[in-house]
Amino acid sequence: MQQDFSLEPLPLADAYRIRHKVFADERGMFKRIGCHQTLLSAGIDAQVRQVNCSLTPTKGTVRGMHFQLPPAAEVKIVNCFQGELFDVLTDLRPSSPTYLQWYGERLSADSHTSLIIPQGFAHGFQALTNDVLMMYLNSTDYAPELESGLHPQDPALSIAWPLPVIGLSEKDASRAFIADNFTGVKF
Ligand SMILES: Cc1cn([C@H]2C[C@H](O)[C@@H](COP(=O)(O)OP(=O)(O)O[C@H]3O[C@@H](C)C(=O)[C@@H](O)[C@H]3O)O2)c(=O)[nH]c1=O
Repeated sequence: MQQDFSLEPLPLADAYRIRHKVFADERGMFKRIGCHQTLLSAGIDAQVRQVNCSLTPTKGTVRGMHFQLPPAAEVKIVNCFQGELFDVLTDLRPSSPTYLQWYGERLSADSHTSLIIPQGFAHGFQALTNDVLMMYLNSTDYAPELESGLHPQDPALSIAWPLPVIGLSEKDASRAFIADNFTGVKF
């Protein structure tokens, strides 16, 4: 493992936290956000094809729970560059020991951590402050025809969002709840 980038397993199978080493000096700081070689040596193929960013002006707003279906399933490295958010991932792989479990933790501009969202996971977050800047490193191209999602307030998931949920997009608010015919994401 390279000294400026360490991986810590999350409670969901194959998901990790990246702890960034911060090089601080009189000018400010430097940190490595992604590292293909380090991730590959840990068995994670997350070569970046897209870099995305979102700004969420209002505290309490939820975006999610989103994923892309195979063959456009993606690994996402997510981190927060301004403000604070509660980041959530849900394992949708039926063969996984953590199928349909969710996990959440806070990310902020000061946490110097990112989360690795594996393929076959849904992802979302809630802004805990105003003006949250979120950045994504994505391993796959955007494929709107393979875009899918779960309702962030699906009772089958019971995600404990820290604040009352506000500001859902029309697309997110209209997602159906998980039903008996839900088969997860198969590869
Ligand atoms: C995700 C995405 C959206 N778009 C467009 C579609 C739409 O017109 C506009 C806003 O898209 P959305 O409403 O999907 O934005 P948003 O709800 O912020 O979507 C994001 O949510 C979080 C939780 C994620 O995990 C991300 O991967 C992404 O799905 O941007 C792209 O052009 N490329 C992209 O990669």
